Amino acid sequence: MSTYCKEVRQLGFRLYAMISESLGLEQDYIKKVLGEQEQHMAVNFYPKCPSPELTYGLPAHTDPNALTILMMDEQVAGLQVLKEGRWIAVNPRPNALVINLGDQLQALSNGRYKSVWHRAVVNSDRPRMSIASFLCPCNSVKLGPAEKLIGEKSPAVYRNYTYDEYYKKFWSRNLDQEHCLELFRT
Ligand SMILES: O=C(O)CCC(=O)C(=O)O
Ligand SMILES: [Fe+2]
Repeated sequence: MSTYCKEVRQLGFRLYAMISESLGLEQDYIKKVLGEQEQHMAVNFYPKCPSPELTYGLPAHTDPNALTILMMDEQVAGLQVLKEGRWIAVNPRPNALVINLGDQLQALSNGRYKSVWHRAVVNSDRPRMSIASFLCPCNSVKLGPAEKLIGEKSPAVYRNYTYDEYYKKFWSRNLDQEHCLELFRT
């Protein structure tokens, strides 16, 4: 377990470097700006459900953190993402991890990257498990769009805030309400 946590963290840092570059930022920009990172893990267990159409394993949400690395049950599907107004199943593949961009990368990229809406459905035949590793910014760092991505033609879409402020706001609402970042628009 501890090896997995360390490896996942390194994978996250490699992805940060690539995402930074893709935005025209210094390679170490995202890692630096997020500060001393916290890392949380959730082991989600979804029991089988006699009436799966009446409920969700997890209601629709975006992840409030920066990047989520998800290890999914290889036998049982359940994750869905919202694409162009439709829910699409993300079916498991052997030895594959699912990467979700969270709200902080949407904010940092000034909206160029989107934090995807996703949910988990249940089924009546089989229970399901997933293991989510959440890479989170340091609570006290100042977050918001990267300076370099703000200009006359692309004004800042979001204001600056601390992760502490964001996280409290995120959990003060229902998960499937409007995108939490909407509350941080300039
Ligand atoms: O179980 C899944 O596939 C999704 C889990 C998830 O979205 C989460 O833990 O935030
Ligand atoms: Fe999630």
